[in-house]
Amino acid sequence: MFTEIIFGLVSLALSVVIYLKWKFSYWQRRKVPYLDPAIPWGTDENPFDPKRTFHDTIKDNYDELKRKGHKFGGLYLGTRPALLLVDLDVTKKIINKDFQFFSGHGLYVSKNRPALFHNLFSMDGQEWKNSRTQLTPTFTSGKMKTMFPTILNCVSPMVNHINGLDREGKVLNIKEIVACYSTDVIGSCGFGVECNSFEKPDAEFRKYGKLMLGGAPPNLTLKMLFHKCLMEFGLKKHNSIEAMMNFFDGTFKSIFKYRQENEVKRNDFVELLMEMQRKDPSVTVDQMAAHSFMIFLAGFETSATTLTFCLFELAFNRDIQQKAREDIKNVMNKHNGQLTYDGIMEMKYLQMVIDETLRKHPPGTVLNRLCNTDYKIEDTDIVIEKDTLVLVSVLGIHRDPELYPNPEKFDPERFNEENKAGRHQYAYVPFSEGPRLCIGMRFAVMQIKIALSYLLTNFEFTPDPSMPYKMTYTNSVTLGFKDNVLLNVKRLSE
Ligand code: HEM
Repeated sequence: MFTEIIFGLVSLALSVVIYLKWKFSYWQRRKVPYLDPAIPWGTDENPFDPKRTFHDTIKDNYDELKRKGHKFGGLYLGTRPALLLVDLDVTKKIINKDFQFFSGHGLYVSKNRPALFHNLFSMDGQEWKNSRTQLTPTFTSGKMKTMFPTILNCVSPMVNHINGLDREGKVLNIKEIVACYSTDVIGSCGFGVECNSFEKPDAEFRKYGKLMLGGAPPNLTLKMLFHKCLMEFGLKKHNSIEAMMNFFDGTFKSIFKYRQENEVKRNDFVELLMEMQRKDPSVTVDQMAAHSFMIFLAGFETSATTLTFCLFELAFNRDIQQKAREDIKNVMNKHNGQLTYDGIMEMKYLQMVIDETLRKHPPGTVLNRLCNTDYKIEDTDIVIEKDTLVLVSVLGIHRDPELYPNPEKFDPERFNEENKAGRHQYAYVPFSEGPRLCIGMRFAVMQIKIALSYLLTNFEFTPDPSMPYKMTYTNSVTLGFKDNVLLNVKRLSE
């Protein structure tokens, strides 16, 4: 009996090893260049003891494939094969020209999940196309312009708050301050709610924003997103996510009802979504609530971290900070001392500063696509099989020394017209490219420029001596610094 148990266990262990070896030979069998996997995590880090963040791992994978001269290469996220693209022409083809074969993000959403999960980001195929077509007119520059005054109303509380801290001689935790601003903006523009995050830091919008900023590690998240059973299991364990969904669903629906009954109009996304429904009555309130939740999900953290990274870099690069301040002042002088929508569009140097921030610290470090039909890569014999995950390392591209010499240096001049013209279009993809390009790009840039215009004309920022220039990133879904960003602030005279 004992011998039989031992024999059974050994056979089981052997079968597992043989199975894993077979699984991990996928790319070799397909004659695709690959990075060596380790059993059982593949090319991924051990999720229980990660030595690097997910962002850095994929960037290092990009660097290694490029060093070896490959245009793409096979990885294993756990046991799941994924193809990482390196060559920018191949990337362009997959993200844009041959988009019809790679239209989905490859996210799994169970039909039993709340309607809020079924949003633009998770949709694929015709469903995505219909929603994207419906939503696109909501994000035009004309529509963004109508929201400009709504965002302006969110800036004064931030400036007043910093003024108060300056008087008390306190060091600013800029991450927290811009997160409050970003919450106020997304609450006001996405849901028509005045959040007053500086006065009420424990209000629900801020609470869920914090949940997002400290989000689940990407290893877990990616596995939850791409593996059906883990998605089902993972979400059951995340009651706070369900609670967040219920909160946003309820908030949107009560505002929608109030506005309909009282014929209230306001310059925000709720009004734009209602306008969309008036044009196309087949749009349901559930769909509108899902779109509005997606605006929070996709827009809150990305904008807050970009502002944090930007102020961090400007504090360490005072000459660039001063040049950006002058650009803002010059444009405002041309517009009678006022900050206007047309004015912020004219701030060319500020735009270069934001571009360089998003190059060095892109909030979305990896783009993901699911191949929906067997696809032959041009000029090769290699076929990407249906259901294969395809990845683009935005961080890898943006820190590639061949594309950006001395990539750790913060240098907005990389984005002057001449330098931009000399680079491949896909060498800069913080908002992605092609049909799935970030729909909120204009809104994000407007919100960031408004905040920087007020902050830089009112204050001068310097790094607190306790804070190093080389910061580590956190292992959350979007890129963010692990530690607080501590800045000293000096009020500038009028
Ligand atoms: C600095 C801020 C932001 C950055 C860096 C950013 C970046 C991105 C990236 C990389 C994607 C993925 C595109 C792809 O898969 O090809 C994306 C998608 C998306 N973003 Fe943004 N984003 C930002 C702000 C916003 C804001 C403010 C909103 C909403 C108001 C927004 C809404 C969306 C939506 C809805 C999608 C999904 C689009 C689709 O699948 O069709 N984003 N964003």
